[in-house]
Amino acid sequence: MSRATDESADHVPEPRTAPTAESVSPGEQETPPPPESGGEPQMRYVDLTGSREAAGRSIRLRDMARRLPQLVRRSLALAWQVDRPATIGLLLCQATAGVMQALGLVAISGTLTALLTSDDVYDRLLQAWPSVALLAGAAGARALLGITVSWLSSRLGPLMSREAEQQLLLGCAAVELCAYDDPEFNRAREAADRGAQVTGDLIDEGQDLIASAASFVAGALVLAGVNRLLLPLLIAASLPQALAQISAARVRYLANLRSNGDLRMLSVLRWHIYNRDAADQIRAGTMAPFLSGRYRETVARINREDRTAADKGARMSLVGALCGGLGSAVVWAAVVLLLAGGRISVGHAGTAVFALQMVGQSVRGLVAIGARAVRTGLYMDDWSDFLERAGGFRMHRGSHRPEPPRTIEVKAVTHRYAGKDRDALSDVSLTLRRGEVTALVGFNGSGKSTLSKLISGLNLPTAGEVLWDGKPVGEADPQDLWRQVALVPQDYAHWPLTVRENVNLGQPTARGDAAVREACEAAGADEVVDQLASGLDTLLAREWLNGEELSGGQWQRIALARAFFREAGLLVLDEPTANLDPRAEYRIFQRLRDLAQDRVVLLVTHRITNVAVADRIVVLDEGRIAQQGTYQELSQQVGMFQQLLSYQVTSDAAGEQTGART
Ligand SMILES: Nc1ncnc2c1ncn2[C@@H]1O[C@H](COP(=O)(O)OP(=O)(O)OP(=O)(O)O)[C@@H](O)[C@H]1O
Repeated sequence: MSRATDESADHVPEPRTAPTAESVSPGEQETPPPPESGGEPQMRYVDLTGSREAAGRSIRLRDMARRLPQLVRRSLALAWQVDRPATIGLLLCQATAGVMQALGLVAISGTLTALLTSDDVYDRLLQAWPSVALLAGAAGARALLGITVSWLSSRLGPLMSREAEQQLLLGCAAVELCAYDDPEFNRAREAADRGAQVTGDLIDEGQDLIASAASFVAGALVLAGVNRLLLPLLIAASLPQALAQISAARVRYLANLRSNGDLRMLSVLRWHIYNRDAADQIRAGTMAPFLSGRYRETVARINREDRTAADKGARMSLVGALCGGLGSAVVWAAVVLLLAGGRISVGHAGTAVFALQMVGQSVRGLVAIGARAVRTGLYMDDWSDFLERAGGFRMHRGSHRPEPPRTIEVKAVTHRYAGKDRDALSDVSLTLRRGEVTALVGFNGSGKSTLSKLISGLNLPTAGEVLWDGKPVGEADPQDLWRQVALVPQDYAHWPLTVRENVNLGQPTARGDAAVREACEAAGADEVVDQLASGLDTLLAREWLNGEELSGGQWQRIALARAFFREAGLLVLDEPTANLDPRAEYRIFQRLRDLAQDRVVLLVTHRITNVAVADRIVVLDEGRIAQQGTYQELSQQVGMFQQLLSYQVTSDAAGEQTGART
């Protein structure tokens, strides 16, 4: 019935999520190792923290014995959650299979006794046939039960993994945005992802454990009935081999742990080599030999670790097998001695042979599957810990339901990102009003995007307050607050969805497509939609059948249409026209005034000449407000705004001159 293999116990699933700059956090980067073979020092990732080390350490006999019953309970509880009838079916099948095993042994004893005790062949067969029938019946029933168990397990396993995955996705959506800047959160999230992947394995492992335990109990009962000495003798004889198996599993697991950084590196390299995003740059930059070379070096390091572990594990298994062989010889000798001394009959001796084999096999099975189940359980701990605490970043905000804001007040706000040694914003105060367009300008890294995220409640400030109509954003229900936010971030998502869903974000209004078309028109995306064969139904994902790809500027128009579609009280546009042609850009800035009539509008831009559209301009410099005022006022004041303006005017003029020459 056991389908688990020892090799698969050493498989450590890799993170499935696309490796991002956030997921490869600085805290997880080792100081560069010494250059290998005289080359450049390589970036290596390490992840030798927390539960994974614990996993390695806890693959020991005592911990296993303590954890196995918990794991079986846990696997059944999860199975119960996703499919009750299948779980009940599994338990019934396992219990019946155990009984069938015991009956089989009793039948063997009966058959042997009948065959060996009478002189007449006909008599022997007559006496033996009920036991033979029982033996055949029990074997047939066990085979059927085995098939049923595999069928039910294969039904439950994927259900459990998908359920775990869904819970994880919901858990991730419920954390504060700042969590993604925290190395520990990213580690916990990846570990939880691995936990979700292996959740389905637990049902197989749980079933294999129950099956081994049932064989053990059935065999032990029969063996104890034959002679009380045999069972303890067999367990003592199996112990060295079991210990060797556990040690070999631990060695392989720890080797895998040591390779974890390299495995993550492989997944990052694979992601970049396989995917379309960087495909043009890999070609134009002739990077293929460099990347595949790094891939090969990383694989070679993993192979070296694997080989060392395999050799060490094999040596341990060999010693274990030798000890096991000796132990078995002692047990067989005991059976022979008992038989020779007349303390057991020939029939009982025959039964003992079968029972000894069964118990020996089940002890080995319990240990091998146990080692794997303990490790699966530790991965699952990562998953359940993450769900419980969401890596320590679960949103705990208030329940206030904000209306579309009339004023948004930023009061003495300071913000510092996790792991940073300086503030991104320091002591910033300003007020935004409905009906006004406020523009944020400043050099790269001056804190514009950070401030816009605080104003829209995506992040909460480290110090100070952001008040929507006098109420701190932290006291609002986040979902209700964000329903009032329409945001075009710098890096907007290219959702692999239809145009319609890309605009309404899966939240259509009663006006249906009319509202989508209106938003597209306002953003200049109507021209894009008109060119698409299936209009709003077009799937914006080239790699999928019938999908279409858009240009950078076309995508930006769709992103703007998203924001215009949303009936929200705050519109935040972070570099909304970076990819637009001058005509499209002009149209957007023309529309801003209309949009501001019934909402608060915040515009972040480097197009200084365009901010004349704003009622007020806030100039940020190294996280502080350097200047505030109208375009008229600031362009006449000596200061940073004039500086920014002069660069823009100079570069525009230079552009024009270059154009004139060509
Ligand atoms: N998620 C983050 N984690 C850590 N630091 C961050 C994060 N986002 C921004 N920073 C830092 O905060 C500072 C302000 O960044 P911000 O993105 O707000 O600047 P910006 O003015 O919008 O820049 P740009 O004009 O380049 O878009 C920078 O020093 C940046 O490195």
